Amino acid sequence: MAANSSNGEQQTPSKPPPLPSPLRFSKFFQSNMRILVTGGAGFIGSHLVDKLMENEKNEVIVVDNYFTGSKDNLRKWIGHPRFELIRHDVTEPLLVEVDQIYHLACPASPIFYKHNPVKTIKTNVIGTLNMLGLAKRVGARILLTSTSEVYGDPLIHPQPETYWGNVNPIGVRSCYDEGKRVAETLMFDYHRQHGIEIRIARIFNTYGPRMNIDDGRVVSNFIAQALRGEPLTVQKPGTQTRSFCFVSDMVDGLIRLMEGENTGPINIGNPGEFTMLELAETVKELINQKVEIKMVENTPDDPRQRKPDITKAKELLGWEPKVKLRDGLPLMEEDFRLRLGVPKEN
Ligand SMILES: NC(=O)c1ccc[n+]([C@@H]2O[C@H](COP(=O)([O-])OP(=O)(O)OC[C@H]3O[C@@H](n4cnc5c(N)ncnc54)[C@H](O)[C@@H]3O)[C@@H](O)[C@H]2O)c1
Ligand SMILES: O=c1ccn([C@@H]2O[C@H](COP(=O)(O)OP(=O)(O)O[C@H]3OC[C@@H](O)[C@H](O)[C@H]3O)[C@@H](O)[C@H]2O)c(=O)[nH]1
Repeated sequence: MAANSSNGEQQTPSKPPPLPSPLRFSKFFQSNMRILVTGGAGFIGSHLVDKLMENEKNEVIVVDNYFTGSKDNLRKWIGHPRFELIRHDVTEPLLVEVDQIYHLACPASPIFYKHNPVKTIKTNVIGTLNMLGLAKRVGARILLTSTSEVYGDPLIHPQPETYWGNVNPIGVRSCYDEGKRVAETLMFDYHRQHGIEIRIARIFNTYGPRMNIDDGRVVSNFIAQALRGEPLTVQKPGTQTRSFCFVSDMVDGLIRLMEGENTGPINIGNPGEFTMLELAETVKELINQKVEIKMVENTPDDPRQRKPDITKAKELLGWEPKVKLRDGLPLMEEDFRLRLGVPKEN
């Protein structure tokens, strides 16, 4: 099937999509859609699984190596007849029969993706190749969660999908941003060469309940610090910006992209843009006015600005975010209070 890219171009594959596996028609358990979520034990993945499981016609298989994810995020589904959890590393081939693949497996926090950069590249490149090979064998549609980091330290602001980015190919972030760029390339090559049905989401900074408390990303850091009564660590200069999307909006956007007719890449994010100092002030005001804000050293190649142009998501998916930062932060605070055992003072 010819699908439209986010630029409106017709991306005609040279072959029709592969036929679905005959096994699909002889299943004992007759669900309408069998969906694989790689990285489904992680932050966004587990919220996506919750949403997919709400539909009684879906059967969901999660594969995860638990590097940054946890079974705990999926505890309510373990043992459910429409749910299956497999410990598996996507750098190894996987044999399952599925109709759709949401391919999320990859550490997302800079601290974790820089921890073993070679493994991060393998996850993005070999992992995506394996999932594309699976999609080809069984005729599944596959969605890749790419990232705003493909725009690097952007020279165009806000970032439209047509922007090719400003990425350092040999820096400490390259394992992730170049890894995702290759993953996008592989997706389009499999689409053009083998007729695979692809979807690419470029996700911008997402936050919400279930983020690892010591994940290292800025929103989880600031909320945990505010609740522990520790200084909020703003990395210099503090004027760098990010645009934060609440996780329920993100999941809604990903499902719309998967179900729609456009390959993408499509930016999915909230255009509300904040400096890190503004974010710290907001967390302080909402959660703990007694904490101080402390300026600390930054890491190399930190993008100075980031904001999605979501015109395409609006036009092609009928999607736009609903949850404002000031409404999303208290929802995350509630979850962090429970997990840290810090009750709210009246
Ligand atoms: N959260 C964001 O702000 C954001 C922004 C842009 C893109 N993304 C992308 O969205 C996806 C999910 O991000 P997240 O925030 O939920 O991160 P996360 O770290 O919470 O989840 C990633 C999951 O993938 C698993 N994983 C990692 N390597 C794996 C491997 N080799 N094999 C199998 N499983 C593996 C982890 O254990 C974890 O459960 C990632 O692909 C990330 O690059 C996230
Ligand atoms: O404690 C902190 C942590 C981070 N920061 C700053 O906050 C900003 C955001 O940093 P984060 O680590 O949360 O995330 P980044 O925006 O660098 O990367 C993120 O964006 C794109 C995704 O693909 C990545 O998965 C995600 O982690 C940076 O400017 C960083 O310097 C702080 O000021 N204090």
